[in-house]
Amino acid sequence: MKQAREVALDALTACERQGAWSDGYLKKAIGGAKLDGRDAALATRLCFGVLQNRMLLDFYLSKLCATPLHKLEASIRNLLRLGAYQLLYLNRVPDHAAVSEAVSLARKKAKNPRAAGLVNGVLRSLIRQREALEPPADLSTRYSHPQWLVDSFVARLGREEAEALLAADNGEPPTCAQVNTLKISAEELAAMLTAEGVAVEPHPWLPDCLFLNGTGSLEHLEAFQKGYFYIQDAAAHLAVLAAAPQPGWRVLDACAAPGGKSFAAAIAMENRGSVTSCDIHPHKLRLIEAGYQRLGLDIIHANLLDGKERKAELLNSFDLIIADVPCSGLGIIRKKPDIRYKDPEPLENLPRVQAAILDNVADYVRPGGVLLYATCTLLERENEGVVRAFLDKQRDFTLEGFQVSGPFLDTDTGMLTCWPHRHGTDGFFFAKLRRI
Ligand SMILES: C[S@@+](CC[C@H](N)C(=O)[O-])C[C@H]1O[C@@H](n2cnc3c(N)ncnc32)[C@H](O)[C@@H]1O
Repeated sequence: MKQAREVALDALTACERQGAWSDGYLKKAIGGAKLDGRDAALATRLCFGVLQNRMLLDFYLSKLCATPLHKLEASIRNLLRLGAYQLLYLNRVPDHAAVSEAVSLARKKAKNPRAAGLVNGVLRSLIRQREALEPPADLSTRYSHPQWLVDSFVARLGREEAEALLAADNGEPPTCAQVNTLKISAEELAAMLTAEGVAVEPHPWLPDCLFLNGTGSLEHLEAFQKGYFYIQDAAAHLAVLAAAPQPGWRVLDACAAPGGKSFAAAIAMENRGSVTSCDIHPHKLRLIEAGYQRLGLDIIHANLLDGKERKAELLNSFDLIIADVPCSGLGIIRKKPDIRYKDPEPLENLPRVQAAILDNVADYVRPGGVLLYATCTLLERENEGVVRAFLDKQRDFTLEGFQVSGPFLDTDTGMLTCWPHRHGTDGFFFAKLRRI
């Protein structure tokens, strides 16, 4: 049976070779290897830690390894990164354990019989030279973000603040539980989770939201099974609160899977009215269904729909349309650390897709109704750029300011960006538009 380090190594190699997503691959691999809670947490930390620091680790390793890293077998390259990450960042792992486990994995994984010796030599040199290592001055290598993304953050925030964002991107995101207030209060849920051994803290500024620690697998918690909460970042929840859905409203969530915004809307509506939760992928509708059934939100119905395709029967019929469009995801690097390494070229077409969905679903809003546009990215061209282009064309919509709890000063413009380094949230953007 595989141990934590081998699971992490296989996930890193799969990400590099097959373009797999680390979080999805890890979840399956952890289940397949039947790792217990502690080992599952170690495998995740090792895999995410390497991805968060991959460029920096390569910078150090390339000074110690005679063979260029790109010429090594993928599993050996990742084994060196895994070993170096433990030696440089994980105080709780003794040096000898990090090295000896890497060497025995090299024997198991490598085609080249000399690989184990190479791994042993490089990691031992790293231990000897660790104290003298100088981090590189350039932000891209230092924080392991590609140069194009660093340039975009620096252009927007300046070097100092961009550096704070890059550091926050490499932090560990909190597990953020939204309370299903139709079933339980935040205080009662906190007491129940504490009794189940979970460390619980109220969110600093979002009501009915709890930070959880030490949950193990959520599915095993009684409070989860009973539908007392669901997982959603504070910023994503805030977007729905800004739209202020009311009991009895007709809501269409155009890009809904796995369903977080629909759940937030149905809870705010006290489970009265209707929420039509659409997605273009049939298999994702199952996620929405499983979620609303668990939470007991029976005003939600899942529907297969392409948000770009015009449906005459939907025109002018909804009080609120949520357009949480597909995006580059560069606001959730904390949760998907490998997203930064994906090819940026296909991302350039996203504003066109986003605009096509927004333009189309806007016509489903009744006069006087609300259109909420949202993304989990921090690129202006997918955020303010799409909204401005939309407003240039659609003269019967206007941005509308809103009031939400939290440390936000600029909500009267109707557009808000939440930032990991400023607000402790995912990077998230939303705009509230009113149809005149
Ligand atoms: C950002 S995610 C939505 C997250 C969701 N709103 C939530 O809060 O849990 C975007 C979703 O849009 C779906 N999608 C992509 N293109 C679409 C289209 N043309 N029409 C409808 N859904 C689409 C994707 O399958 C994905 O589930």
